[in-house]
Amino acid sequence: MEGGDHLAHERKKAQFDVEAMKIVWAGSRHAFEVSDRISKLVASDPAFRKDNRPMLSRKELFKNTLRKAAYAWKRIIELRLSEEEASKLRFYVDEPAFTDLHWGMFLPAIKGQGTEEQQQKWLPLAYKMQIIGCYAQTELGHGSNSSKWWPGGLGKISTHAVVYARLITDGQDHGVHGFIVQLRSLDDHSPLPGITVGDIGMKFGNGAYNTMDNGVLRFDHVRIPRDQMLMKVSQVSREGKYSQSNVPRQLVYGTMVFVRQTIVADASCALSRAVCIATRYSAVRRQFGSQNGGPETQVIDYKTQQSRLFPLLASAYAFRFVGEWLKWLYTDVTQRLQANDFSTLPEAHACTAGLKSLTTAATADGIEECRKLCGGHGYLCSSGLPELFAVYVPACTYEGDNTVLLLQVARFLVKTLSQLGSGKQPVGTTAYMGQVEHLMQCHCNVQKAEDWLKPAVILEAFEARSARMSVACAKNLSKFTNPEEGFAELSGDLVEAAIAHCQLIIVSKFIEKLQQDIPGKGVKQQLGVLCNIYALFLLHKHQGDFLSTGCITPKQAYLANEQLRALYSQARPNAIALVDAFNYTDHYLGSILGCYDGNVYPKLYEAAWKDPLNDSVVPDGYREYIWPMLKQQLRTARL
Ligand SMILES: CCCCCCCCCCCCCCCCCCCCC/C=C/C(=O)SCCNC(=O)CCNC(=O)[C@H](O)C(C)(C)COP(=O)(O)OP(=O)(O)OC[C@H]1O[C@@H](n2cnc3c(N)ncnc32)[C@H](O)[C@@H]1OP(=O)(O)O
Ligand SMILES: Cc1cc2nc3c(=O)[nH]c(=O)nc-3n(C[C@H](O)[C@H](O)[C@H](O)COP(=O)(O)OP(=O)(O)OC[C@H]3O[C@@H](n4cnc5c(N)ncnc54)[C@H](O)[C@@H]3O)c2cc1C
Repeated sequence: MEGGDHLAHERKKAQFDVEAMKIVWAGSRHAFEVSDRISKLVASDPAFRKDNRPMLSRKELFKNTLRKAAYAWKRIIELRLSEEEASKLRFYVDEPAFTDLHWGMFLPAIKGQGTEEQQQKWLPLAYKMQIIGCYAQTELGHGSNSSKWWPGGLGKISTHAVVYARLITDGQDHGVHGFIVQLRSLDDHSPLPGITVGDIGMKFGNGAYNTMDNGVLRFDHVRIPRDQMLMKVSQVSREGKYSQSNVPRQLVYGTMVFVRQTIVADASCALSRAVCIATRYSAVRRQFGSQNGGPETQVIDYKTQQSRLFPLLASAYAFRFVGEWLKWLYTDVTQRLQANDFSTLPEAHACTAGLKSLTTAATADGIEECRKLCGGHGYLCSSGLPELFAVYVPACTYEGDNTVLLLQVARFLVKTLSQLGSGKQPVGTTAYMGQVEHLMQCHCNVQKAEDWLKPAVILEAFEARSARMSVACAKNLSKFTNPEEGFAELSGDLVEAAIAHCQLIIVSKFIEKLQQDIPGKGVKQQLGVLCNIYALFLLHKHQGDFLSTGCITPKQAYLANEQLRALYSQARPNAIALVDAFNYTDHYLGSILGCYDGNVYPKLYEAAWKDPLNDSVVPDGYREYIWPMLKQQLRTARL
């Protein structure tokens, strides 16, 4: 079959209104319209071509990124795009660049930690891109006193950085503070005196994150003007006297709360992209299973394929909704901070840290699983999956190593439990800890497989598992005379308790989403199926936790798995429509296997001939190396 829509028969199977689902995925009709318009704008502009990235040398790749960034900025100004539209443009350009750190970290750091006066001075320059900034926190070695190493945009482009360094006055160390530091001349871009700066070198994968100039930075007797210390949290007077405002010191880390929240939203994008590719290809691909000479089986109909693919599809939706909620939480905490209410900052920190950890880990693993789900073709760059994996996988490390972040969540949980004794009622995502006595002894009320479809049953099982794991950790910790020693010794268990808590948050936010009014024929039902797949897949995967804490019985675990299989069958006819609802253009997907029309094989065949290696029939190097070898063999054979 040539041309046409090879997936049309699949699209006809959908039992829900795909257009309505697109609105739910986007968040609102307005968000959908912006996203749809900007995605088409980018896809139709040859300046944003990206299929050649894996072939380019580092220098060509980097120069190309600079060209795209400058062109994108020009278009943003010409078209008078709003911030929302510009962010979408960046998203669909789909190429990490120094601009991410400028807009995503440098500007937010000044907004969050600068005084009014400092904001008035620096923000207009940064908004007009008259200065370009990065965020320099991480060190080559350890201790905020060696060389900065890793900051994106630092290596070759940034003129300024927010640098995190120890503040020492009168011989007293006041800990880490943020400083705005000019790095390069605004005239000829050369490093200022005392500053050594450069790129740290090639990173994992071709193309991928190598569009970014992650950098190294050293200072030698560099003087930073006093008023370039970010002074919202603490100040140094002209006389060198150190003082602190009436705000928590943790605000110094506020930029990370903001960025981690955006990373959670981004996880749903990266995972949904991989899932879209794998789902479409699984419907196109036929392999074995032919009966009576009929067509072979679509691989999407194999239960094993479904049990690997559909939980990822469900996770993409789950991460989307928890990301939406996290954005709300962040907005709420920001408004409170402005009114000097700091009470929800620890929860916002724990939620952003924990959810960043969980969603990036699942997404990185999920992209790799999607590659395997596409068989051999998934390994071709033209599948889009190798580059997506290479560009995504550092999300498990940047903005905080995922294990380090889970330990932050564990500290928060242990602290929450310890405060129960003093009568402090937990709120927000830890409110369930208030019912800890009930959760420690409740029994799951599942007798038949369908009982697992009740939201209250699922929630109670997840709450009980999380509470019991945290309480067990707290009890074990109390046996140590030195709490820090105990925390280190039990860190493995603490990480698992933190994971259980964060999974509960994602499940509960999906369930809350379903309690809202969701218009469109069949949309809510499909989301219900996905929500149950997500929850029961987690329960099945972590059944060891649920069983060992006595939250469910072996029989109930068996019934959960039985229900999960039934849910896969319900999702099957809707699978293609559920990925169509992401509304991704072929340009954004960047994948032959995932193209909308499913016309995979002719496109793969055509693409192969475009590889530079096929420019000539006899490759470069043949005459030099292979021909003499063949001649030699021939001579030896004749002897
Ligand atoms: C094409 C061009 C188009 C043009 C564009 C147009 C515009 C379009 C806009 C585009 C926008 C793009 C947006 C893109 C987004 C950005 C992309 C990001 C890319 C990724 C870049 C990566 C950056 C980085 O990695 S930066 C470095 C981050 N580093 C870390 O995360 C380190 C991890 N470690 C920690 O977090 C530690 O906790 C640390 C170092 C902060 C502190 O350690 P500590 O001193 O040992 O203290 P600790 O005991 O842990 O904690 C003490 C205390 O503080 C609390 N705490 C800790 N952290 C926080 C926090 N973040 N917030 C609040 N509170 C915090 C902790 O709980 C303790 O509290 P108590 O227990 O109560 O004392
Ligand atoms: C692509 C990329 C972009 C980046 N961009 C920036 C940027 O723009 N600005 C910036 O400042 N930084 C940036 N970083 C740095 C990033 O934030 C750090 O790499 C990250 O925070 C992890 O720190 P680390 O590299 O020191 O790892 P380490 O802390 O050395 O971690 C190594 C291992 O030790 C374990 N470990 C560490 N501490 C503990 C602990 N307390 N308990 C148990 N286990 C522990 C970790 O789990 C990990 O397995 C970037 C990194 C990457 C990969």
